[in-house]
This record gives sequence, structure tokens and C-alpha cells, in this order.
Amino acid sequence: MSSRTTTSLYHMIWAHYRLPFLKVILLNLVNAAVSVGIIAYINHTFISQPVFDTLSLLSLGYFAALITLLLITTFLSQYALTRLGHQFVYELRTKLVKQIIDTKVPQIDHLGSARLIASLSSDIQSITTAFVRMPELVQGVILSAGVALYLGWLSLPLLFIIMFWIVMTIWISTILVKHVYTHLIELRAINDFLYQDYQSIIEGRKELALNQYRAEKLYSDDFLSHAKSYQQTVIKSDTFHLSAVNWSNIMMFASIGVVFAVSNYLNIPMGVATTFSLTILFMQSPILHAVGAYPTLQTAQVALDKIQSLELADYQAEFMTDHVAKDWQSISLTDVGYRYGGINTQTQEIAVDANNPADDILKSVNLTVRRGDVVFLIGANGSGKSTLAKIITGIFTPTTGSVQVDQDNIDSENNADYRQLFSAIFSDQHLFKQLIGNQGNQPDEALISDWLQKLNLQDKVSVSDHQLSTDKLSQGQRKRLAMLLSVAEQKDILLLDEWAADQDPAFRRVFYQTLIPELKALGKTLFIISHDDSYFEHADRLLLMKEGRLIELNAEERQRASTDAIAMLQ
Ligand SMILES: Nc1ncnc2c1ncn2[C@@H]1O[C@H](COP(=O)(O)OP(=O)(O)OP(=O)(O)O)[C@@H](O)[C@H]1O
Repeated sequence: MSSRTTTSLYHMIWAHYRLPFLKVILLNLVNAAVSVGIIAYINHTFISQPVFDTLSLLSLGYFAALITLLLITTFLSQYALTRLGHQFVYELRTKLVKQIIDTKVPQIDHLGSARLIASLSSDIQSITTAFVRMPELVQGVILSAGVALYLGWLSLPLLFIIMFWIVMTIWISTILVKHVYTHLIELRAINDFLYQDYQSIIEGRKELALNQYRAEKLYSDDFLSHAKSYQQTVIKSDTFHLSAVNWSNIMMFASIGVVFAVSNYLNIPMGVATTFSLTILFMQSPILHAVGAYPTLQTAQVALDKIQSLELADYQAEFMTDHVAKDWQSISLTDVGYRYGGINTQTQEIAVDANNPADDILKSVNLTVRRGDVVFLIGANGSGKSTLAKIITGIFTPTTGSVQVDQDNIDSENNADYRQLFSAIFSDQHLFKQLIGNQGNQPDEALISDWLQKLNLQDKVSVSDHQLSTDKLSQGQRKRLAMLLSVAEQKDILLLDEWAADQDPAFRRVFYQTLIPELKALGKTLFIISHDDSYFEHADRLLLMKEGRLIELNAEERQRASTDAIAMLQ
């Protein structure tokens, strides 16, 4: 996991994009120099000319050339910064998605899809917006510095007074902008709640359609209150922002009066005062844009902090190594315990309460599965079967105890390789439309068409270019499609979590009597969670999970389980 300390946006850009950023700064410096050159040219050529008819055509030509140069350098500097910004956003987005793929399932479960989607959409969007506005800020700052140098050369005392005026203006505007930042943090937190509401409204659409009271409650109590507090907070944030912009705008305007008053007082020539005023008017727009761009950068910082607070896995470009133990003989669990982590309300991280053993969902589980075994796991609801399935497949890491393949311990180093031994169909499986073969290769077409028939899907689904023609099927048929995908993967071990529960009685029989032997004939080790007591005879081994403890049933107990499963589970 990445550390909890957050990195500033500026530091991140500087650390990873130093050279292109320096190039951008250089272009901006050239741009500022051309701008200052134009002001100087206007001052010396136009303002110092007593009457306009003394102007030569040549000086107008120079002026036009300078303006063209300004157009080109402005375009180039903004283009370079925009490209850099979008490169940064591209890398951030692609890394974030890879980090989500690499992050452990419990952490993703804990974050929930609403928070992740909020980051992938709204946070990335905020950072993109900041980069779109960043040229204005960088140009505003560099231009101000360049212009200050020129004005200082014209009159140092006048520059100091005007600088004092502008610094005071910006300082007060910064105080206002700080309030913007506070509200932006608040807004981002409310955004997470809004995304949760969207998720409930979309995923709970059937339940809401059937119960208008629930729909109204969700809409009025949750969604409206979040939408309202978003509205109130965004108004406060925008008000501070507007105040900052207006304050800067008016104070810049007022500074023209200050220039003339001070010039009068200090006997500074009118030409110099006029150039100062002209320059301030010229600088007003870039400075205001820079002040306006600042909050978007702050929003981006809030977004970046939020992304970092997700505690995703560190970024790594590659997917995994290829050290899968192909000739394994046994998988063992030794004294395995598992406890779901609670959420630490202060840090918002998952934390396991080590002091409460009563929370153990799995208690000292010992099991050895040998290659080729057909193992059935039975047990009451909530006894820990699915939790055990996630431990066996390496999706969860045991809180205590260990998992071994033959003699090798599974740890954080080899966990990803270990997981590649398995195909699994969990009760909330996600159905991908693309079929993938052994080790990511193209699937075996003969195997697929054979299993399409076996799963009785040949009239419903076709496979073209390794893609399923449809996934708009009944729940039982979708489970069969998931089986097709698993068979295509040609993994050593297939784990099925109550797969048969969605099948009709006729196909359930086909599954236990025909498909299980077929899968076994393919060389697979099968780990099947089942409640179908009339088919327990098809297991090589029958395991019972009782309140987190795993028991292997002997012949007599198996007989009893098959005839009176209810008594056995109690
Ligand atoms: N995401 C979770 N967070 C916290 N506790 C959980 C979570 N999932 C399950 N549990 C706890 O673990 C216990 C066992 O859950 P599990 O899903 O392993 O049961 P199961 O035997 O597969 O049940 P079922 O037959 O209903 O599928 C549950 O009773 C619950 O207390």
C-alpha cells in the first residue's frame, strides 16, 4: 500500500515532468519578454511621439511584427503547457486504473464502487480542469515578473508603491481564496455521498419501483439533503471566489489612480505614469485570470489528496510474473483464521480488531486439497463458506495461519501467481463477454463449442472472435455462461460457490451427474459449495463448515448428511 502522506500537485509535476515543465517556463519567459518588449515599444515609439503623423510606416511594421511574435509565443507556451497537463492527466488516469486492478479485493470492497467511480470521474475531471487553467496562472506569474522588471527600470519608487498595492491586494484575495479551499474539501466529501446516492438509485431501481415509500425516503432524506448541502457549500465557495476576483479587479483598477497621484507627488514624468497605467491595464486580465485559475488548482489538490487517500496498491506497469506452480500436488491451509476488518472512523482505513477473537469468521481451519479431488463444502448460511473460498483462492489473506502449495508458503510475494491456479464463479460473479484461453492465449474453439452444447446454450449464444454474442440471459443461463468462460480458461482448479442454486432441477442433475465427471476428466480439481444434499454422493470428499470451523465428514456422517442435511447443519 502506498503511504498515507499526500503529495502536492506541484511537487508531483516537478518530480515527474521537470524537463517539459522547464521548457514550458522557458517558452513563457520568451512570451513575457515579447509582451514587455511591446509595452516598451509602445512607450518609446507611440507615447513619446508628440503627434501621430510623425510615426513612420516602418515603426507600424515593427509593431505588427511584434504583435505577430506575441501571438506565436503565446500560442506555443499555452500549447506546451496544455500538452504537458493532458499528459499528466493521462498518466494519472491510466496509473489509477492499474492500481485499482492491483489493489487487494478487501480494500476495494471497503472503498466501494461509488467512491472509486467518484475518483475516476470527478477527481480526474478536477485535475484536468486545473491543467486547462494552469497556463493562465503560469503566464500571469511570469508575465508579472517580466513586466515588473521593465517598470522598475522606468521608475523604481513608483514600482515599489504599486508592488506594495498589488501585493496587499493579492494577500487579501488569498485570505478569501483560503475559504474557497475549505469549502472545496467539504464539496468533495459531499460528492462521495452523492455518488453513493446515484449508485443506490441505479442499482436499486427494481426495489424502488416496487416501493414508492422507499423511493421517496431515499430521494428526500438522502439525495435531496446531499444535493442541498452541495448547493449551499458551492454557493459559499463561489461567493468567496467571486469576492476574491472582484476585490483584485477593483483594486487593480484603483491602482491607476494611485499611479497618477504618486507620480504627481514624486514629480515622475507623465509619460512614465501613462506607461505604468497602460501596463496595469494590460496586466489586469492575466492577473485576474491567474487569481481565477488558483481555485481550480486547489480543487485539483483536493482531488489528488482524495485519490491518494484511497490507499491503492503502489503502481507497477507489469501485470504479473509467470511462476505459476503448474505441477502442484496439494494445497494446504494450516490453522487458518479470518476476521473481516472494521472501518477505523478516524483514519477511514480497514482495521482488524485483534482483541476480539469472537469476531473470527474462520477459526483454526486445517485442510489439504489434493490434485484431482472433488470436494464439496456444505454449511449453514453465514457459517463462513464463501469466506473460506476467498481464502483458498488467495483473494483474501488469512488473518492467522498460512496457506501452502506443496511445501511453499503463500505470501505477498507469490500470492498473485498463486491466484492464477484458479477459476471461480462466486455468487455475485461478473460476466465478461470475452473468452480467454489458457494463460491468456486464444481459447480452444473445439472446447468452447463442445461446452456450449454441454451447457445447453447453443441456441442462445454464439461465440464469434472469442466474444459472446450476448449476455442478456436468465440468471441460470448467465451462470452457465460463466462456467463456459471458466472452462475456456483451462485452469487447474475450479471453485463454484453455490453455482447450481440458480439451475432448474433438470439441469442441476446434469451438472452433478454429467458435468462434474466431465470436469474431472479434464483434470480439474473441483471445490464446490453446495446445499444440494441429494447429490452429495458425487463428491470425493464432503466438508462441513460450522460457525467458522471446518470438519471433514467420514462415511457414516456423509450418509447422515445426505439423508438429513438439516440436522447435520445445526
Ligand atoms: N464483507 C463483509 N464484511 C464483514 N463481515 C462479513 C462480510 N462478508 C461476510 N461477513 C461475515 O462473515 C460471515 C460468513 O459469511 P460467508 O459469506 O462466508 O458465509 P456463507 O457460509 O458463505 O453463507 P451463505 O450460505 O449465506 O452464502 C457472515 O455471517 C458475516 O458475519
